[in-house]
Amino acid sequence: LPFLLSKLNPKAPSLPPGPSTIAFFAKNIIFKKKSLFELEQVIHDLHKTYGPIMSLRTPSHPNIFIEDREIAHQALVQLGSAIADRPPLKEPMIYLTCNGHDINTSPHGPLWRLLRRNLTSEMLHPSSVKKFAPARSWAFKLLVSKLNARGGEEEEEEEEEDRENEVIPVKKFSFTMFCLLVAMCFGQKLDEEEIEEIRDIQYSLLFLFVRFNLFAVLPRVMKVLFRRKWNQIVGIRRRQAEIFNPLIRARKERKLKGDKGEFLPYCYVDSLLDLEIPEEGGRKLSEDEIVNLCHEFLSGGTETTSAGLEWIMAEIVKHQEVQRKLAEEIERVIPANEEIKEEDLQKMPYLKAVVVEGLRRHPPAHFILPHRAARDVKLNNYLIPKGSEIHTNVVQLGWDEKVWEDPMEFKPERFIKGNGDFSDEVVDITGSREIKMMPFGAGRRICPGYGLAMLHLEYFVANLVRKFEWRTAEGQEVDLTEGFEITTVMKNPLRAQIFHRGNK
Ligand code: HEM
Repeated sequence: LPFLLSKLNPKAPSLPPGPSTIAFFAKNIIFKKKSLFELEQVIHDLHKTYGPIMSLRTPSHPNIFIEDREIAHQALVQLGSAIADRPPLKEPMIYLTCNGHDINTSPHGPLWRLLRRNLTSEMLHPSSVKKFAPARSWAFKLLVSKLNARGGEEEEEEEEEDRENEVIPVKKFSFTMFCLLVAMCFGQKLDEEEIEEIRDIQYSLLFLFVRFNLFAVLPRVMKVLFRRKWNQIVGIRRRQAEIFNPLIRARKERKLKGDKGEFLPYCYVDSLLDLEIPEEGGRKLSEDEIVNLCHEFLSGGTETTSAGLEWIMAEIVKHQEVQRKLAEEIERVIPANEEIKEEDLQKMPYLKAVVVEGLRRHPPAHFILPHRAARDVKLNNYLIPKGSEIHTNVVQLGWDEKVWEDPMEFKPERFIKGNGDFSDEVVDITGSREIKMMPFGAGRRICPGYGLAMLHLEYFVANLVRKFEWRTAEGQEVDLTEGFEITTVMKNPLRAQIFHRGNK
């Protein structure tokens, strides 16, 4: 209706301009079957014709694309709850998320607030995050043993890592990050085979999500056409529950017995077991809901952080002067032979600059998750009708030449003040004052794990640089070409030579 009214009254705000839907789908999806990654480039090119905010109508709703930091700030921060909803769920997501009983798919409302507050104020509260220090230390030791290993279980990689001191660390980064998150989730140090199985299930579900998202335009037809795939999803989720449920029950029993636990005294499952939903008569979460929330925790925090870590280490290998400065800073702050702990990281402004610059130059998510307009709103003088889906670009905002000098260069120094401190004036990574870059999104739906992600990135980068000297693999240049998996990754994974720094 608002759209029709805007057509009748020429003075009323109208939808942002955009290409013809039929031409767009025919050209890019029906005939060329472009991947999500290729579509991102198509959208970027279309912005050059239609401007920083454009629309593309699909039968059920208009899609709004934003590629401008001021408009993004208006939409995500200034308009508050108006654009903080998520698109309605379709199968198989309805089944998999227990009908939106998780943080990222639930509508902007009391349940979302409850689950999100539990993650940010209970689980990821600084006092809880401190309790996970043994898990971080264990995960780092595991990573070191994997980096040191030659020949053995990871055949594919090991075969390629035949030259002395050479490593292709990407899978080791992602496995380590996964082990750490599994420990934080279930409070236990599981053995590697068990973690591998959990990870395989997690990946299978994530890849199926991506495929189903692509075909979400006609969900009912797709559900019939892809019946076998749908059944496959149901089977995988069942297996996931078979593995997670005993871990959840073990935590419940431990709590009943008042057992403190040897490894971690607290974990995500503990916080979920305590939760009650006031809007549903104060009931507790069901086991399926807890399984789903654990799934979300593991998938939200693994591939994003490990992709970020690989990009940052790649830039460190490429820019040896950055590595030198970082190693000097670490040496100044921490006495030799001591492990770098969380509290030490705050004394390392250059480390923070390296991590933030890495996230600006290589944000693991090129778009934030789709938002939905909860009511009609005016955005940059255009009408955004209720129900529109808003897609905001992350990567182009961080590469904006109007904000960043030489945006494609990796220059951590841009965040360092004359006195050597990290400059919060250059960037507010949460985007609440203004958006200059937003690897974690901005506003109400900003990534609730951003503090943890920053901690993990700083912790692993600092410890990796302290433990090893990283150099380019012989006869190779670091190739920064992007590829797309669940996040934006290095198309040609980092290959580097590593040398122990003395006995530190
Ligand atoms: C470098 C690492 C990470 C990056 C780049 C990242 C990025 C993002 C982005 C761009 C969003 C979408 C925001 C929006 O839709 O407006 C998001 C949402 C989310 N992230 Fe992260 N994230 C990271 C790590 C984590 C971690 C460690 C966790 C949890 C342990 C996590 C959990 C979530 C959840 C639950 C949401 C949904 C929030 C909501 O809908 O309210 N993320 N993240």
